[in-house]
Amino acid sequence: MPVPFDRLVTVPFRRFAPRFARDPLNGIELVESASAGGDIVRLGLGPLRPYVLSRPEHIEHVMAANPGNYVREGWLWEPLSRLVGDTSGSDGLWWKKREVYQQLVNGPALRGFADDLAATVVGAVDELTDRARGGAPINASEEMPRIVYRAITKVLLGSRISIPHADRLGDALRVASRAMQPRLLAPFVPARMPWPKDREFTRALATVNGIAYPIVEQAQADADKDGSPEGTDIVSRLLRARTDDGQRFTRTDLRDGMVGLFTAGTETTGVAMAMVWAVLENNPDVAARVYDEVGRVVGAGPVTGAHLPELVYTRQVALEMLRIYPPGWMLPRMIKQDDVIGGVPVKAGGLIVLSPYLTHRLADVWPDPHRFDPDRHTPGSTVVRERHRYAYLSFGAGPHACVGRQFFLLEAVAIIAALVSRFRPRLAEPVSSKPRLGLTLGPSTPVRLILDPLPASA
Ligand code: HEM
Repeated sequence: MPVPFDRLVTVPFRRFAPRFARDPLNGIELVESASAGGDIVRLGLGPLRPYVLSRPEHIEHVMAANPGNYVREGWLWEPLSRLVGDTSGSDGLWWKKREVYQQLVNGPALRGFADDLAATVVGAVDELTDRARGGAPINASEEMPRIVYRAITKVLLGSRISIPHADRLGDALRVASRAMQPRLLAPFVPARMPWPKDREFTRALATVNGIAYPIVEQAQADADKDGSPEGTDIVSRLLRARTDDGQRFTRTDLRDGMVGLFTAGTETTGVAMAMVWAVLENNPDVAARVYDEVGRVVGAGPVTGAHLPELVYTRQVALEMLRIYPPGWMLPRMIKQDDVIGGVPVKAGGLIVLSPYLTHRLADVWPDPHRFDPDRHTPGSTVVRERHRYAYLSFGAGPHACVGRQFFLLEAVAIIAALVSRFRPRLAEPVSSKPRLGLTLGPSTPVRLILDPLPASA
């Protein structure tokens, strides 16, 4: 039954703002009930009064049919651009960077480094073994991001960064992302006005720059000495790239390109890989199928790149995880010119918020939406073929869609398989199924895991 789209529901400031400020999830749940299955919601949030969209038809309109009218400026993007440089794409440089990113983390290049990725993950899991000995719980909320930094650093930066520096860079990016949260909760506060955690953010930014600029400068110096850099890492690729009018990227562009890719690829993946263990514990039937698949494909291990494409069900688990808990739970866009979405007029200068979190909970799009069911993603199945193209929004859509989707799936499967081929992870204490919403969506409390060794690796 199609739902009528031409309705606008308004949630006033006094109802929304206090709940959102206290607990963003609580605010979003209010929107979920107000939107009653997909109406456009106008939020009372100070002068901004954003429109919240969740229906796939509306997402398609904004992200794919008319993306030039909905730009990445303002809320979220302003504080984020202090960390990663311009994200709007308005100066054209972003598109060149995106092209370079795609060459690095997609297609043939991706297949080329699957073995390296798997070996790095296995090495990082080995390090966990000592910490988990004798049943001591490990903090997956800290350890999973660390594994992710290692994997992404190895593949994206190769030998340009040492492991201790990669760990420090990852930690600083995490602190910077968390320090942005108060600004996200108060989008009407101008950037020039001091706000809580600004100092923490500035300190973390200084650490990021203290690591990133020397890497870029060294790469530039090597290139000046040896001509065009041969490396396949992100800095070498950006150094070789030329803009459409033949210009090289500046030192700042190179820094932004490297930090931007690292940021996009780590925070999202880190929280997802912490959350997955809570989800598996709460869904023992799913966990049993994952154990079975990993046992059949990988055996006692170690996991290699060749195993990863065969772990089809484990990949579906990763996709379903991101449906229920999409780390990028809101994607804001600024409206350039007046438009009409689903019969609702929207004004230039206004703010649109697309919410994968809400889209993934629409019952007519995702039947029984709260049920964790990886079979929703079975390749080639009728449900997948018949689903609206813009129903699954975890990786965004349109010209700014995530370039790291395939990379993430490879990495997530490698991490799950590396752990499950050696251990039966279980939670040291329960983790709420209600997530925490910040810059990304993640577990509301630290996920502490006990790693019971399987007999072969005991
Ligand atoms: C759980 C894993 C991930 C999730 C949920 C995720 C989600 C997203 C989303 C929703 C967007 C679109 C943002 C928008 O439309 O405004 C995006 C963009 C992006 N992602 Fe991911 N991502 C993930 C992993 C990765 C990884 C591993 C990489 C890199 C290796 C990566 C690199 C990027 C980049 C560079 C963009 C910007 C694309 C552009 O603006 O043109 N992501 N991601």
